[in-house]
Amino acid sequence: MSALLEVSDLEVAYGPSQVLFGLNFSLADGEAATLLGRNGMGKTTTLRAICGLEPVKAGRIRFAGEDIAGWRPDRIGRAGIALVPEGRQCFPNLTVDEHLVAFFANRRQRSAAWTPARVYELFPRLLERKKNLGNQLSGGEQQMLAIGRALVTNPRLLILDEATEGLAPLIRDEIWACLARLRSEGQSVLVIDKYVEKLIGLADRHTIIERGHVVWQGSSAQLDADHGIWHRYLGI
Ligand SMILES: Nc1ncnc2c1ncn2[C@@H]1O[C@H](COP(=O)(O)OP(=O)(O)OP(=O)(O)O)[C@@H](O)[C@H]1O
Repeated sequence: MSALLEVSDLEVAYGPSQVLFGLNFSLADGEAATLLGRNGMGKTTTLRAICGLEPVKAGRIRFAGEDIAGWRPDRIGRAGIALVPEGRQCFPNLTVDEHLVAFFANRRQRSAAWTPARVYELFPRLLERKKNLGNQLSGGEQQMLAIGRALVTNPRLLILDEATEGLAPLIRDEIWACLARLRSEGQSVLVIDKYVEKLIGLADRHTIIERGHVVWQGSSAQLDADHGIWHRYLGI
């Protein structure tokens, strides 16, 4: 499998405060990968830099053969990266259906493209809430909408930042089931989440970040076999 995303020597700073110090990791086409680490270690910053939401101080981000560091977020979106952001960020004054219709695009002419109708089939609760505004949805429904909104852009890479955060266990399971299905359909995914056991079942490869440095990389089998790593780097 060829690399779909390749992050090399990535450095990002907020003003004088540098938070990423030369990160290296990659993700193959069709692969599911995670970024792990304790709070404040630089995971969200990494995702935001990939999506063009934070400027890159140094290093390279290659996506589908192009250097995308420095591109604007909308261009990166059109190139095929979709972010499900921390906190969902649904529009309070758009209905569920308006979100999905507004974001729908099938730029790569996929035969089995994600359409609003397919999102409603994936998340029947959203169909029930079709006419509700973003601010009239529960946290779980907002999360489903944030995922649906990303899917209808038909991304080559779907990125999820803490998609199960703050959700009730049953809703969380629904999100995990959705990710497992996407995975089985060959969708490339990059995920940040706290539930390491779930991520081991879902993803192929993991990168652990500590204070802006990669401190461990390996497969699900390797991570599963060494709980010392969980303890040392994740505080579990
Ligand atoms: N907009 C910002 N301005 C200044 N510092 C920031 C900003 N956003 C994040 N930081 C700092 O950058 C560091 C990395 O934060 P980041 O959100 O990337 O970590 P994280 O690993 O995703 O943690 P969390 O799980 O808490 O989101 C932290 O020290 C944080 O305080």
